[in-house]
Amino acid sequence: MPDLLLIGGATDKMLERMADKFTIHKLADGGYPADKITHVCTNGHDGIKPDIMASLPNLKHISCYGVGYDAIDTTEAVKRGIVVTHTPNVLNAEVATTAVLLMLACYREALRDDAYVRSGAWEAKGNAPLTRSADNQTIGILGLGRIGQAIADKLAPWTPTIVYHSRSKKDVAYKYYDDLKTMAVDCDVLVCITPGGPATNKIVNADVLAALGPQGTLINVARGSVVDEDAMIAALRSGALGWAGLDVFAAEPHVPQALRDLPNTILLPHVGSGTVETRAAMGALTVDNLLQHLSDGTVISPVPECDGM
Ligand SMILES: NC(=O)C1=CN([C@@H]2O[C@H](COP(=O)(O)OP(=O)(O)OC[C@H]3O[C@@H](n4cnc5c(N)ncnc54)[C@H](O)[C@@H]3O)[C@@H](O)[C@H]2O)C=CC1
Ligand SMILES: O=CC(=O)O
Repeated sequence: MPDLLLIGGATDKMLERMADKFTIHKLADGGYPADKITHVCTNGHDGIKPDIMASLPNLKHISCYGVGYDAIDTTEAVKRGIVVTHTPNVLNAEVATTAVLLMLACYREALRDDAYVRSGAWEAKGNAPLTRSADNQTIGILGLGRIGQAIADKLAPWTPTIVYHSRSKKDVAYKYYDDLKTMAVDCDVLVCITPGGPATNKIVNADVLAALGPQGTLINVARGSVVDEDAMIAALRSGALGWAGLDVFAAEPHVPQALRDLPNTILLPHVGSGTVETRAAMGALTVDNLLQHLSDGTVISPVPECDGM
């Protein structure tokens, strides 16, 4: 059987299906037969380190259990004729739910009020302070791609005005801004859902956060690298930015203590797609790509850089 290197975790179902066709070597277990590895299964967070990729001379396919692939060097992969696949679309609705959840939790102060009940403050002090309505807000989507559109769709019951900033104008009815800071001035909420990597590194900087303002809410379900984390902490501390709902961080799983101490944040441990149902769909596509590549050399969902290889 061909040899597969598993980087990071996989569900039992994925392991069962992969073990049927491959000899699996887990990176976490230590040594692997570098010359024999033809396939890698990894995830968007771990990707594949350059030294590991360089150590695999016969690598043909990297299957990523996730849609974001900024931790995989696709330029090097293409140069070496290695096809990279990922899991687009099957997680759109789930990640959109996470973004909406974070936004609503910020607006309605869900954690503060939960603590109010648990601590006995309700009984001792009376009714909790009022919160803000999430209805009729202007919501700027940074990165109106597959998930960005799903977020816009899922927000419809709150009757928002959706606007967006992406690399290019799209054929949609929402207002397009070619400048992120200008969009932030006009928004109540900024939702980040671009890919990570050099092109988006810290594009949400101190100026953009200041433009979003003291009544503004930042939602980041993209990558921690998209937001200048230090600038965000400073803005949340000073009140220059109102609230932040975050699923992703600059150096996961580390989350700065300063961020954990702030009352105006909701913090999730990168669980945008983390439900049993959605991970099952992502796992199925991850393994389907591997098995199809093994059987006829083609794949179902290549990353754009590898399309047509
Ligand atoms: N929090 C989580 O668990 C998850 C996070 N993600 C993140 O969401 C990202 C987006 O996923 P999809 O919607 O499937 O990708 P997509 O490729 O369909 O959409 C990305 C959008 O970002 C825009 N974009 C790219 N570079 C940009 C730039 N420099 N400035 C402005 N806009 C830019 C593109 O034009 C496109 O509209 C993933 O790459 C991943 O980083 C995805 C799934 C789960
Ligand atoms: O962050 C998760 C992904 O699928 O990308």
